[in-house]
Amino acid sequence: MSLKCGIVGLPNVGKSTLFNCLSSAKAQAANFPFCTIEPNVGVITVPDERLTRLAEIVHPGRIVPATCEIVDIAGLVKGASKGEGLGNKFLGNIRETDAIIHVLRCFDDDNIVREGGASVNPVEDKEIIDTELQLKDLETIDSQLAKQQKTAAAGNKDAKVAVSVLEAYREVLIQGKNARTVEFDSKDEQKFAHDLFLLTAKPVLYVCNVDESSAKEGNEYSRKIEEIAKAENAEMLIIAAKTEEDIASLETYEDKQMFLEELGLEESGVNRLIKKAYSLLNLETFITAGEMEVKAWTYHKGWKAPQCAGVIHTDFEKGFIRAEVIKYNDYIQYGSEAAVREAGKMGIEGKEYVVQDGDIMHFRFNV
Ligand SMILES: Nc1ncnc2c1ncn2[C@@H]1O[C@H](COP(=O)(O)OP(=O)(O)OP(=O)(O)O)[C@@H](O)[C@H]1O
Ligand SMILES: [Mg+2]
Repeated sequence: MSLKCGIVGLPNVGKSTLFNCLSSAKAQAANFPFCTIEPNVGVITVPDERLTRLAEIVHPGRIVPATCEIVDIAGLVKGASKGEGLGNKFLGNIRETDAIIHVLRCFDDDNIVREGGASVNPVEDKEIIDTELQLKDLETIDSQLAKQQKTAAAGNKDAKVAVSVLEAYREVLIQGKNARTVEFDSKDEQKFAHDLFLLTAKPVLYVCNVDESSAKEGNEYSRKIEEIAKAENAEMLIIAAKTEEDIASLETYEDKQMFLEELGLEESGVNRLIKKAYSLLNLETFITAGEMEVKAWTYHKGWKAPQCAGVIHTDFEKGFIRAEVIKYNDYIQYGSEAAVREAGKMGIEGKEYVVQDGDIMHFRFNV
């Protein structure tokens, strides 16, 4: 299970710049609109210092962090859903992502043109993008609604579920609201809703791309977005993407930390973004630690031990007997698995155990 995020925004707002500091697969970022034509897909590793500290104890053959896939697409413009610009073609590329990263230009620079030539206005930018995504969703809905209505009228139960979902979505979308504002009670509705892969139903993280001097506190632009995000119950993050790109190009960890400190930041934008994306999607990490590898595994918050075992292998879930669980802090404190055992700190857990973030898991199973 790997997290997938799609980056959206108007042209020239810094999407590729952000992508570049996230990903090792470098996208071309430049000062002209539609610089990105083909979507860039990058795989980034999820930063987790717990892995490093465990590796110092276990000395494994390798460390395997969790990964996250990021898709950088062409800038969207007004009319994108109707085929204007280049973005429309690529909306499909973000259809199957788990979350949307919506980049907003919150920096002044006369040399970098804003789409349409007007002055910087992230609030308006956000509305333009929202509208295009909503129109695209309406298109998805309208391509199915009439047919489902017909089938439902003939008494088909599944089609009735489909119609109730499609109509509920349609109603909010034509009011200019996002599909994510709708919630469904029944499992059947939730399933059908999920499988529509509507763009505005995905969780969103707003990234305010600010100038270097606003990296810590944000600026007037980002404060406006902050208000809107709050009202929407959405998450937002302030990142000086251009500066972060410079930081990412530095060789050593120490140099990077020094640069961050100068900006008044404790953690790079990449780290903050990934952490936010994880919490946004209710994802957590459990760890397996052995001689061969120390490895991070992603699971959904609230999952029980057998389900988490299934992330590693379906046989682990099917033949689940029990899990031996060490809390991260105990592992570090006692310094070895044996010492943890001796201290009586290893948990022997059954099928009902709810796995916690950072748990070091060892599954017992038979096939
Ligand atoms: N925070 C920032 N401050 C100043 N300049 C920035 C900042 N972020 C990005 N830029 C600059 O803005 C320009 C556009 O950036 P970028 O190519 O990343 O945009 P984009 O959103 O990917 O555009 P497109 O949709 O055309 O692909 C680049 O010259 C980049 O260096
Ligand atoms: Mg780009």
